[in-house]
Amino acid sequence: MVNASQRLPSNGRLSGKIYRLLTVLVNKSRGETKNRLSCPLIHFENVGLRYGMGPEILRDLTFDIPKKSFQFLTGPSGAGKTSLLRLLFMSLQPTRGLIRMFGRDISEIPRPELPLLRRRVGIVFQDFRLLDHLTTYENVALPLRVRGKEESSYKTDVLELLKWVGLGERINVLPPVLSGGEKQRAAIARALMDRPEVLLADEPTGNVDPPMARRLLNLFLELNRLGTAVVIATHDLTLMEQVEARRMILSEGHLDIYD
Ligand SMILES: Nc1ncnc2c1ncn2[C@@H]1O[C@H](COP(=O)(O)OP(=O)(O)OP(=O)(O)O)[C@@H](O)[C@H]1O
Repeated sequence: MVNASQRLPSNGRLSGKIYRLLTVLVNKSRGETKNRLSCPLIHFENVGLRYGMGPEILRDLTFDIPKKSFQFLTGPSGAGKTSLLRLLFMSLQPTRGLIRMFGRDISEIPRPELPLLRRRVGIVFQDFRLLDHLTTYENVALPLRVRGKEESSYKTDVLELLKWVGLGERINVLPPVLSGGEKQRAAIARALMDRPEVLLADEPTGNVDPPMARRLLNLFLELNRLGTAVVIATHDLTLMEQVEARRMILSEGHLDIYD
């Protein structure tokens, strides 16, 4: 078992090129946060969530996501993992309680500012959310293009990352032609490209075979080792057994944390 705070064993090491790429991505975002207070990246206090008039599906959640932490979020189907990730991504507002993102109470953040804050959070949705009219390469490069970056400043990095997640031969293909596992890897590459301080991933290994799951886990671990906080929602016990990391377990609306 790998401790999330340790280096990977030699058989799981990333290649020099991908290591350099991750280092560059993380260092770029670190520069922006260097002077921030040492408060947790995310703080939840007595948070509750219900959809419409339905029952409360998340109750009294109080926890922190510390900087540079690595955690699995697990629990039975329907326990609320995706809903909790959506709260963490600020795409849902809690019904009650306090959420602080990067030190700011999200209920006080003007709506137009939310997209800027979301750029600091990378997310891999369960349904991938790739744009069907853009190629794999264009989908992964999109966050950088939206920021107005010159293609020459990122092209090599995007191609290298795509190669590393096994999509080197699929760069010019449109998402409808990709398999579920390929779409998932493209979605992961896109989330990493956005230089997140926190990475949220919903069942990121749900559609890939065990060797690719291990490879993706190594990518998340290395990104975390370089300073990104990682939250992986999963049912995959085999995946969780490979890393000695914090477990956040949702059950019947409540959250238990095992450090
Ligand atoms: N948009 C919605 N409107 C109403 N109810 C919802 C909505 N999204 C989720 N729910 C309900 O909230 C509960 C938690 O769902 P959620 O998808 O967060 O669980 P989950 O743990 O991610 O499930 P799974 O492991 O099956 O993906 C479920 O009872 C679900 O039916």
